[in-house]
Amino acid sequence: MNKWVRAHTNIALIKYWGKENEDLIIPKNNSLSLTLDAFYTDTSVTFDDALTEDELILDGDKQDARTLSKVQRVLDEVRTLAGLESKARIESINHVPTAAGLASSASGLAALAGAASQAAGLDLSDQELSKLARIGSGSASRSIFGGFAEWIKGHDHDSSYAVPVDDAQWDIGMLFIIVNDAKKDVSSRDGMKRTVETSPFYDGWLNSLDADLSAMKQAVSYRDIEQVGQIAERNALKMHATTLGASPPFTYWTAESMKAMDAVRELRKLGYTAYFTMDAGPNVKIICRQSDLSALKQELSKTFEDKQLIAAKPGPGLHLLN
Ligand SMILES: O=C(O)C[C@@](O)(CF)CCOP(=O)(O)OP(=O)(O)O
Repeated sequence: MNKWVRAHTNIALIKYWGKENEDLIIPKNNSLSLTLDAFYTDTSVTFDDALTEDELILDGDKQDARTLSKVQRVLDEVRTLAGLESKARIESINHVPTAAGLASSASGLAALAGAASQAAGLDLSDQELSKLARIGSGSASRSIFGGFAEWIKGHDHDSSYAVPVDDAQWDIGMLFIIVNDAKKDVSSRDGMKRTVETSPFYDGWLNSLDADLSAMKQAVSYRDIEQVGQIAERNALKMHATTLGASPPFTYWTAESMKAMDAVRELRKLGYTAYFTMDAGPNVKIICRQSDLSALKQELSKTFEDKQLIAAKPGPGLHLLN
């Protein structure tokens, strides 16, 4: 009976936005994230000689080949490491509020790395698990760890993996404002590729990252939530600015996103520590004190529906469920 593995999603405070190597998923820069408790994926894998192809059952529905390509990369690497030929059945359940429209590739590919290696009888270190998750999806490399994690960019497969930075057992939280816009987003993979290849703002973004990252690591070590928030918000704004210069230009921001960003600025005027970050979608994530989560939710419910507001606290790293 193969075991179920749980991995939680993470939100980058210093963004990964561009690859040095598309095939190995080696990034242009180091990134730093916070793993959260609210969103996670449970996955179980069975290698079975009777199967003629790999199959993924996600939330009860069999997935098509396109979704499978990220998964296939991880399974193939596990087969190589374990000397296996057989195909695998993957069962995966995403505990992400359906209305959220939140990409769960980070938790999904991290949970897959844990479940597939376990099913193949491999006993991988956290570093090996992080490398395995990375070839599925870059940000998944960070979900192996709880709390704050830094993805060291490296230069090849063996040198590009995440490391734990801080257990985040202090007064930090995140409040999601889910903006349900129908707009079809450019995937993070496609978005960063187009930006790296065509945006004149990309180099400016990249050149500012070393300073952002060292300032962020210092702020985390001092548990300085104001600094963590300020640095994260500025980093996110710079990242999103690069997309406007791409060819063709694009943005993940919608009118609802802007409304949410304005609401965060209003919270600051009320004296709260509240800063936003955004990823490859319209949702806005507020970095705040965990002790303010309910007060902020109450304040924001004057502008947004309750179901749009999801509170999250720091979450654990990859772990077995049974
Ligand atoms: O999470 C961050 O650092 C920032 C982003 O979320 C901003 F959108 C990018 C995540 O990219 P991912 O989905 O990991 O891409 P892949 O490696 O092409 O699969």
